[in-house]
Amino acid sequence: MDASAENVKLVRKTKEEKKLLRKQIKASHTLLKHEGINTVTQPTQHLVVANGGLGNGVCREQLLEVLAGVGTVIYLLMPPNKPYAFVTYQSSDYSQRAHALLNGQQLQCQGQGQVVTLYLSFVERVGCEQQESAALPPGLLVLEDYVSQEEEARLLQAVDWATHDNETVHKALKHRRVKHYGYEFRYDNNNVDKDKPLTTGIPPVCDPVLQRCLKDGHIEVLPDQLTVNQYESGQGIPPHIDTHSAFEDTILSLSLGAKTVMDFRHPDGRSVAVVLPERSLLVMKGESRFLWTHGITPRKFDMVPAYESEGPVAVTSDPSNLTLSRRGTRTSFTFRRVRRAPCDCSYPTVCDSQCPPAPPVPSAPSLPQDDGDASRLEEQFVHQVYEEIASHFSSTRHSPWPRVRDFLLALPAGALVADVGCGNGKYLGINQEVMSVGCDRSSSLVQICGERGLQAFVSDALEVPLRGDTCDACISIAVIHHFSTQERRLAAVKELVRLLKPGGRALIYVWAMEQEYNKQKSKYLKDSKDKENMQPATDEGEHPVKQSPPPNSGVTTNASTDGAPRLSVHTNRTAFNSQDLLVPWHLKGGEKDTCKRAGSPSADAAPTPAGAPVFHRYYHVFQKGELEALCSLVEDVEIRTSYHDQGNWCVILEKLLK
Ligand SMILES: O=C(O)CCC(=O)C(=O)O
Ligand SMILES: [Fe+2]
Ligand SMILES: [Zn+2]
Repeated sequence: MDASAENVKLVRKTKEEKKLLRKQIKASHTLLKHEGINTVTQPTQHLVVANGGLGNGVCREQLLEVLAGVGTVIYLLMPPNKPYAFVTYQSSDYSQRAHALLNGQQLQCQGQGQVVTLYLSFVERVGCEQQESAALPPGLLVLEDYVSQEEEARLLQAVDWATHDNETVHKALKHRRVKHYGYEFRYDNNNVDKDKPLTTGIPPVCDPVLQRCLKDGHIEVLPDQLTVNQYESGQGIPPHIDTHSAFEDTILSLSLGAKTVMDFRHPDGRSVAVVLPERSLLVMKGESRFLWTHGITPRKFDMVPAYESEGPVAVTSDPSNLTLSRRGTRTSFTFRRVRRAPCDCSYPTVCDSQCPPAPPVPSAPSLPQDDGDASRLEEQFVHQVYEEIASHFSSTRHSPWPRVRDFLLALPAGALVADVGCGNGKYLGINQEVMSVGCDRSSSLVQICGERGLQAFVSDALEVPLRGDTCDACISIAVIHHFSTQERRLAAVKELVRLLKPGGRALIYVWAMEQEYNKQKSKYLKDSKDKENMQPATDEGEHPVKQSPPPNSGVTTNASTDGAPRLSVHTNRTAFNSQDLLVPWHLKGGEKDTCKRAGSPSADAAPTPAGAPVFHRYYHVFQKGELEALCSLVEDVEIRTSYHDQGNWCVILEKLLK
């Protein structure tokens, strides 16, 4: 090799090293900014592994294998849902070796299938904020090994999936197979026909376990209804409260075939994930049965304790004991007793006996099954609605959000800014020193911008007719939550990033599932007298509507004519109990009756009992961490900061220099 070739090689290597170093420094800045984790240059025994967290879909076993390959690991901490892990090596020789060899190493995540790049930095100590230990919801019990393996096999064998009914229900529920005994649970009205018992009662093979429940005092009378649900890996059940008026207090559920994680959520936003081991019995009584929703998130991996622990099984935040576990096929046997008299529980806000349910919502859509469905749903339940409500909507949207304003004001003079989904243009004139251009899907809103002398054009956020790599900044305020599939939400983020110049920044706001955060209720939840509702895209600017949380539902979705679960209609100013929903927009006036909810789910503006037309907009409200996880799937971009602002999740992305 001649001298010049050697030189080229040297230069190239240095370049790569420099790039790696730059990325590693960026990763440690991000850790400091987001998580308050201080990295140090002086070698220690401890390393923080950016991108090697459970939140990136990395499994404990997988990461451990890589880390242990270079030296003896004493401790591996994987904080829940975080994009990093901490490792302590037996000596700093090992940790230095890991630092030298593993920085920039790629890992194919088992959890989400994507590839992550690990960046390691030294830290003085390991640790993370321990969340309060997750107590189970009051009234909830998980009893391990409640049935033997032989009993489990007998129970599973007794379900004859081949014959009879439920083809429609099966197809419709899509997320799982169901079979009912004793009484059919109807997903269209979330209730049972109490006068029409099925010819097949609870199979006798269940007798021994039910007798055991009686003897152990979990129930006082035998159940008369059984629902068998079968979930393949990746399937789930939406969060719901079993209809109070349909069933008595105690609900029993056996987990057979595989374990799962069930999520419980209190209306105030607290949530607890509970592991239901194979052959365990779940007992829901009292508060946990009446007030908390329960549901199973459709996914293929769950975050679970890595090592057997004593007793149940709330997925706590013990980061030395968390990993991902692949789901198998789980069959649950849920036993309930049909109620003969109205429910008189002490949770009237969620009790359909004490607070009558919403009127039927015949034209509510189902969650989309494919991209065509999704764009039709958005056309009817987003685009058409904004066209119709544009003028009223605009009259409720005048105050800029302080942190959005700050973002815009911090831009240098002459910067080019695109506001994708600009609505009535309230952010277009904030910074007079920059060149702002807006676009929106609604021509009525774009027209309003024009009338105000603002630059805007009609465009879909998935395909903005601007050249890529041109904008110094983009904003997307309360837009991406209107896309009805993960693929489309991802495409919307990618489109923003495409517009940015390298080094340019995008600010994204989406509505949060968590309307109560750090013990503070969002403005949306508070009964605000403000002229403008602070949530950027929500309802009731001038007509605050105070309503009780929605009456319970067997499943928070109703069923459409083909049986597919319908999206539920949200009750304004209450906590969300589902991520995909329709949010009513009252064109004029508001409802006073604390038990009444909005009537029509579609854009055809049926009047409410109070006479005001109601439109329904589709929303996907984001859970904590979801926006960051979405953005982490986009290439060439880094999350600069993320935060919760008045019931919204927010990120600032920066496009990387090439
Ligand atoms: O699968 C389970 O354990 C719960 C099923 C359930 O919640 C229901 O059918 O209402
Ligand atoms: Fe249930
Ligand atoms: Zn009740």
